[in-house]
Amino acid sequence: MQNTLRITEVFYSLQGETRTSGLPTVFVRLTGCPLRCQYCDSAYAFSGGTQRTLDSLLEQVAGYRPRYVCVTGGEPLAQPNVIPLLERLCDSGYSVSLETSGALDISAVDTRVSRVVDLKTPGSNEAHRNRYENIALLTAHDQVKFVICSREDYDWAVSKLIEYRLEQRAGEVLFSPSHQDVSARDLADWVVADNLPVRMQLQLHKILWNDEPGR
Ligand SMILES: C[S@@+](CC[C@H](N)C(=O)[O-])C[C@H]1O[C@@H](n2cnc3c(N)ncnc32)[C@H](O)[C@@H]1O
Ligand SMILES: Nc1nc2[nH]cc(C(=O)O)c2c(=O)[nH]1
Ligand code: SF4
Ligand SMILES: [Mg+2]
Repeated sequence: MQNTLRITEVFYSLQGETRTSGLPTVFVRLTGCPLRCQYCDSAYAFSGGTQRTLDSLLEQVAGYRPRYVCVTGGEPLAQPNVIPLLERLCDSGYSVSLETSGALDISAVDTRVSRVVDLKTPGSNEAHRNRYENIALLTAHDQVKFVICSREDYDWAVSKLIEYRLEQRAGEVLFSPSHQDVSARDLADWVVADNLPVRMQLQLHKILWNDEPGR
């Protein structure tokens, strides 16, 4: 179908993650994902959803008069029409971010978009899907995220940080605890002990709203 996307939800909340954490943001959640991370908090977006035209989505987003728009999922890059959606959101003057698993090619994404590329850790059970070619495409406008499930995942993330000099390629390197798998306090202690050039982040929306849908 031309110029449509399968959408799970559009909602307005506080950005709970990344560099813009705490800023009022409109979220567009695309349906469907080829991965199955064991910790996924958005499994309700794997199926269902509604086929929407880009025009109707842009009109709904505009109704919130946002400064920030976050396109997430599911895996947004699994639907080719996300590329023109991102372009049109940027043309509308919003500050746009894209959350992606990093399993698919990010090269067609508008460079005005801040791409938040999650490098999947072994604890996700999907690390074999990482597309390492994406790393060379990152700029200071982009962000890399590790969702960490254990001390082993932490050590793995540190090894990738060093191997790819990620703090020199991306504007932010984010270390986030997998909500149910590792203590945030332990992760904080490890980052401080190693004096890493990364930003530890918690999912603000889970602290505030306990993972209610649409927040
Ligand atoms: C739901 S995913 C959607 C975008 C894309 N599929 C991805 O994985 O980046 C958005 C972000 O939430 C993170 N996430 C999902 N479940 C989580 C959990 N239980 N704890 C912490 N972060 C989680 C993902 O790792 C990803 O960085
Ligand atoms: N408030 C809020 N912030 C978010 N940042 C990224 C989210 C996501 O599910 O990708 C998310 C989400 O679901 N809610
Ligand atoms: S890639 Fe993202 S949406 Fe897909 S299963 Fe993993 S965390 Fe969930
Ligand atoms: Mg979420």
